[in-house]
Amino acid sequence: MPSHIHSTTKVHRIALIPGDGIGTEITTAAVRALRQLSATLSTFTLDFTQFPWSSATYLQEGHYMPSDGLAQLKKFDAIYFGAVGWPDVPDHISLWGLILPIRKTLGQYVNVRPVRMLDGVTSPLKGVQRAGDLDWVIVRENSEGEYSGQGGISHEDELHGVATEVSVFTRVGVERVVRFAFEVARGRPRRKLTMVTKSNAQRHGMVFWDKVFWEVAREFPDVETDKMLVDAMTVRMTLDPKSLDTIVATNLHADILSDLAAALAGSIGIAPSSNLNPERTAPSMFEPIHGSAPDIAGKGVANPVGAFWSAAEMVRWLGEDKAADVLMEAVENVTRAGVTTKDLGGKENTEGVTEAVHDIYTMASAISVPNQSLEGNSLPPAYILSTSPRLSKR
Ligand SMILES: NC(=O)C1=CN([C@@H]2O[C@H](COP(=O)(O)OP(=O)(O)OC[C@H]3O[C@@H](n4cnc5c(N)ncnc54)[C@H](O)[C@@H]3O)[C@@H](O)[C@H]2O)C=CC1
Ligand SMILES: CC(=O)C(=O)O
Ligand SMILES: [K+]
Ligand SMILES: [Mn+2]
Repeated sequence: MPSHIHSTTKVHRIALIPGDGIGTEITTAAVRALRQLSATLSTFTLDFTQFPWSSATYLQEGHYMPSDGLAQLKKFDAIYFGAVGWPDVPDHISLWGLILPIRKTLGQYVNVRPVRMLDGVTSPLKGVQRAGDLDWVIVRENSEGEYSGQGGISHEDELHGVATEVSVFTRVGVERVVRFAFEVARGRPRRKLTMVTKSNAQRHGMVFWDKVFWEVAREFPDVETDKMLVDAMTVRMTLDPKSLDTIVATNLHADILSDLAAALAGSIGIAPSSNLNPERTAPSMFEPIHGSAPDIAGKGVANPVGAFWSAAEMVRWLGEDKAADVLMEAVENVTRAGVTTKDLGGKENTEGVTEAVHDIYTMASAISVPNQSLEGNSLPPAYILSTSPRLSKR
């Protein structure tokens, strides 16, 4: 072994699934940023294995993943995912062929979606300018609810065709995500959790969801709680964003609210998502919240910020807190300097933003060396921010 490689350097094995459309573009950007990150810090290495599972694979071979695909993924420490879905395959086939089986089979029952105002980013909302004005963590139930897969279609081409899509709420399923959300809320300064529901119109599953929430709430007397019907929640998010902190919602509700949240914080292109297996019995999966964006795919203009933030969440989950902080510090210095893609009002492409993050790394390593001057750099000095909650590591 060469003497400069410390024998205890940790190696994290990462499965890469770029998928379709801009999923491949932002995964390339994220891998570049991650390689630069581990090279800058030299405290760990990332060993990437790429899987070509995509809609093109499906059209050629009849499947997204091979039959042992999930078994292959279980051997990794984490999964980095781009996006899946392309206009030549029905969207329910692509989702149920790749991402949903991974989430469900690998026990990734929570999907954590933080969103906040990054420095330099403009919100479409009046009065929302800095992190404190909009700083939320949406905890999405990721295994059941409206995406349980229960239901069916009968005699669909007949006049009396019928289809059902059954929402499933189990005590185990609700309790575990609610408890996780309380722990996230407890780990943040405001200790505040808002539960989203629709238990006025949906009188079984949602009423049960509420009941289990209030049961679990008794274990967390130090966390302030409130309840919002999902329709009114969209209004509160828009008109009173400061009043919210941690949010727990069902699979469908949080799917919708998190796209809205990202847009309110500047763009769908900035928001990350962590599909977590909290017990760590299988790898967790990290991806930006957005999809494959066929409308901009192939142009090299996708915003890579959500992909970088997801990469930061991944290394944090792997125990590399310093690396996560350094990466987010770099990203936020870049947004702060106005080096952004069109969706954020900037002029850069994916490559330009990725390059700018690379430049910050160079600066970040310079900062750690005493007496080295940063004068003459056009970008503002790096600073450390806590960009995401310390998720409970049980
Ligand atoms: N987790 C996943 O893999 C997801 C997959 N999908 C799939 O993606 C496909 C497209 O779905 P859409 O509804 O169009 O949602 P989308 O999130 O792909 O795109 C919605 C809009 O946001 C823009 N956008 C998204 N990401 C962006 C980025 N990084 N930078 C700049 N602009 C960005 C797109 O150009 C588009 O105008 C569908 O097949 C859908 O099923 C959708 C959401 C999540
Ligand atoms: C599929 C999708 O829209 C999501 O996971 O956010
Ligand atoms: K995605
Ligand atoms: Mn979504």
